[in-house]
Amino acid sequence: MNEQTPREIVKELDKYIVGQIQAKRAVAVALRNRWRSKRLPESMKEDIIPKNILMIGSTGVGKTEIARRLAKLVKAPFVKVEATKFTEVGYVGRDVESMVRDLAEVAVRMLKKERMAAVDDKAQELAEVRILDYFVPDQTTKNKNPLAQLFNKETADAQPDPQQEEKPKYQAGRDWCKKRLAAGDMEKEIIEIDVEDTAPMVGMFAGSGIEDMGSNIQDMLGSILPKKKKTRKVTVENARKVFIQEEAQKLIDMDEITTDAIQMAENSGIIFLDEIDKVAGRGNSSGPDVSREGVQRDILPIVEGSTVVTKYGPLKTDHVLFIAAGAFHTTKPSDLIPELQGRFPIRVELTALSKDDFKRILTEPANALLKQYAALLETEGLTIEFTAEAIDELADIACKVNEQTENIGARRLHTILEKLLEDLAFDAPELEEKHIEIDVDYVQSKLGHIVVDQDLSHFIL
Ligand SMILES: Nc1ncnc2c1ncn2[C@@H]1O[C@H](COP(=O)(O)OP(=O)(O)OP(=O)(O)O)[C@@H](O)[C@H]1O
Repeated sequence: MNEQTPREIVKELDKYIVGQIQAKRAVAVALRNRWRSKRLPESMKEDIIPKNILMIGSTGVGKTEIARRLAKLVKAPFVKVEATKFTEVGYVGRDVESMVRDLAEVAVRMLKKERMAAVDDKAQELAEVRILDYFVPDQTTKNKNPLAQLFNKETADAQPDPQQEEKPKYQAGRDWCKKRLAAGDMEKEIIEIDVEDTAPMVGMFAGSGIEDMGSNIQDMLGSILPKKKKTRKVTVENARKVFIQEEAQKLIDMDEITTDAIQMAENSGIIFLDEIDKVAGRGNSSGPDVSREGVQRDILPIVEGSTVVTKYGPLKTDHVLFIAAGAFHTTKPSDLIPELQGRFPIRVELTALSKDDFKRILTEPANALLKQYAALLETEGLTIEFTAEAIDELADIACKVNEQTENIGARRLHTILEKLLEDLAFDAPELEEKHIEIDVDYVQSKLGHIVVDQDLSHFIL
């Protein structure tokens, strides 16, 4: 369980997200509340309803980013789903539970990765032995049944094993091979290995229209049917990768992982429900409104706390943190059905981003956009540097284009930078110049004509 205080969490989030202090505080408190409720006596715990968050703000102002960063920070399994997905034809009334199954999937994958990393050293060692065995088989254990080995062990002290005499010869070969492998001299040599033959049934269920079914059945059958093997010729380098994977797989306990993962999803999982404003609406009218209310009614039990069957076992959603988000341009939170409103009592408004915010987003966060582009070009030996005036100009352009066309928030910075650096990205490998300063003139020369032409802006920026 995460021990960080709200203040510490906000401080961490500050490293990545500019402004939006209310939203950051809200998610930090929600997280801390889970920690607090765990410390209460059982009788009281039951009566405390976990409080979920509703984020209100236009597109591209950092709603998803805050939730995603939070999850990463506290190593919580995280899924993002669009509420509108469930209004599509044929979706109403079914499968809102898929978001919980996805959460289970993410949790299992996370834990598996973590546990595999923990046994990586051992797996590498074992993989190396398997490669060595391919070239110079270990003759001390080969072709002996365990009983014979046991017997030999007991009598070994009294009578020396006749094979002992031969040992040095092949052992010398093994040592030599080991050295060459360690030195990386054999990486390109071809060896034959057995690999699992996967994906025989994918086609069978394709186009069934029921997205999860095919893979579920395949998973089920996959664990019952024996795995087909086929022999492949690969380089030592690639064989090692396969062996490490296989050995790590043998070293971890998948049953334990699934049990722990379900528990982790239940206690710290975060589900981000985007575009909730698009399913707001009630009433008896026909058409989309009915399905909107339908979707809300489907979502409700999951948010209220229910048990969803996943392929890893039942998952209780009582303590999963739900963060709903939407722009609410044409609807209001009060257009949601009352039960759902009650489940999202924490409301935070995210502010529209100003020119100043854009400047900060470009430069301040860890791995800020300008740093990303500079690092990418640096791999070609090209360093770029933005003058303060150029950064100001870029932020200004982002604001203007957002006003003129559609306000897509900080996402505008991505499209603008992409256009700005388009030519440099193409030419970088051949450029004579190794350092380029990007000043206002450069920005103007690349973007000026597009910004003044609204039609062009619509298409290019
Ligand atoms: N306040 C911010 N600070 C830093 N980066 C931001 C901020 N707001 C947005 N961004 C960047 O803009 C991009 C889009 O942001 P995000 O995905 O959070 O949008 P959103 O508000 O969730 O919108 P939508 O509801 O359309 O998904 C991300 O790459 C994010 O890094």
